[in-house]
Amino acid sequence: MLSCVYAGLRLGVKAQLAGVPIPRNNWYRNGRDERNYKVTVVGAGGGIGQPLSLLLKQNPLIHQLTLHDLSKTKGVAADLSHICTPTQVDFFEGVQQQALIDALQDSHVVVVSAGQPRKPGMTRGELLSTNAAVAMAVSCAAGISCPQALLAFITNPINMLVPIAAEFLKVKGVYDPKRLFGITTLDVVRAKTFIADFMNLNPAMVDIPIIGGHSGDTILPVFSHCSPQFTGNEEDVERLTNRIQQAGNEVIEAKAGQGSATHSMAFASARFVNALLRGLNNEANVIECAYVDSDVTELPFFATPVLLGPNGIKENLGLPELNSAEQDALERMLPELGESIKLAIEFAQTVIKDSNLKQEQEQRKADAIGCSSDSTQLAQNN
Ligand SMILES: NC(=O)C1=CN([C@@H]2O[C@H](COP(=O)(O)OP(=O)(O)OC[C@H]3O[C@@H](n4cnc5c(N)ncnc54)[C@H](O)[C@@H]3O)[C@@H](O)[C@H]2O)C=CC1
Ligand SMILES: O=C([O-])CC(=O)C(=O)O
Repeated sequence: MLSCVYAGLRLGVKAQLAGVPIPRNNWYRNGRDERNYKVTVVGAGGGIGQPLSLLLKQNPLIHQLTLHDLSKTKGVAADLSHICTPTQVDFFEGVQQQALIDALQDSHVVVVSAGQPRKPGMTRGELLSTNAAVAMAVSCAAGISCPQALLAFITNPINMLVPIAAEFLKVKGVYDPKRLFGITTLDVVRAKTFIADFMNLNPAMVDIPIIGGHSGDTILPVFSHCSPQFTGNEEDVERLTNRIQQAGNEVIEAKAGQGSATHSMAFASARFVNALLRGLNNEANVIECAYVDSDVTELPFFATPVLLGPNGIKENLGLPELNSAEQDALERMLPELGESIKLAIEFAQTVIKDSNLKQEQEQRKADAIGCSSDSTQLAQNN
């Protein structure tokens, strides 16, 4: 530690002697002060959660990394806490909602990978019955512990869980459409990789917007906006589009019943969380594709490139101009995606109606207009 201090001071003196003014304590600021944010990973003991937490432990913007899962986070946290970066790690575990409420307390970003992955032959939609509970639990806990947090879902089915989370956040009275995200970055990461392979480039050089949602045909890579310009023909576009859309199955089949993509998703979600933090930090031009509350199509949720800022989404950059094949693909996907969103919202509203959450919402509305709880009850009875 002391040697670092001396090295920093020596560097400072050297730079000043060379006429380059560097602020006092610059080395310290770079090493510590930038770590301003608390990030909580829900599902941190899982296949994605563990490598994601490892990557986040190395993020210079995070001062507090909190791990939550039903079990296993004590061990993961002990393990990660030995890594020599300044990010502090703590953990919460257990099935009680209180453990989640405590974990989320004052988080700036909550990233959710809790829930079951697909097995071979399953669709993402088939995960709804098990994983909807995660969206509900996290949204309700966030409403209590960190209503201002940016909430980013990894858990499938993304196309449905994000609208479900929105419904529960609304009931809690804390829904801000600019702060809720479905992470579709893995589609972009895959597209960059497959296109770079085809064009013999470094994947870091490739960029391509991916719009729609996160399953099958709802994943639409916009090749006409690929940078650098895509050099293949129409058949190449069709083949690579199909590979990007089915890439989740490629991994599931290779893992033969042992889960779905984990390491690539950890990479993709760490990149997305970093983008959220850079936005919070007011960095300019932070743009990622994500599945968000949207009015760029007739559907209430849709993935497009979004500009990130200190309050989440600064601007939805909307649909890139599409060529006729892309426009056809968009029109083909809209009914499927629309149906998933509709089912998800109906599902959430049924759960809300059958629970005491509805009463809580009515009470909040009544409080807001100054009614007493007795009069609310009376109104409900009538
Ligand atoms: N958005 C995307 O691009 C991708 C999404 N996924 C999805 O991510 C999810 C997680 O995948 P894996 O990490 O491979 O699964 P996993 O089964 O390895 O880990 C899931 C973890 O969630 C925990 N968990 C379950 N219910 C919980 C709850 N209520 N509260 C806290 N923790 C809970 C489990 O204990 C487990 O540790 C799946 O739904 C999968 O389909 C996977 C890859 C890509
Ligand atoms: O395929 C799955 O179920 C996991 C996933 O979303 C992906 O790998 O894109």
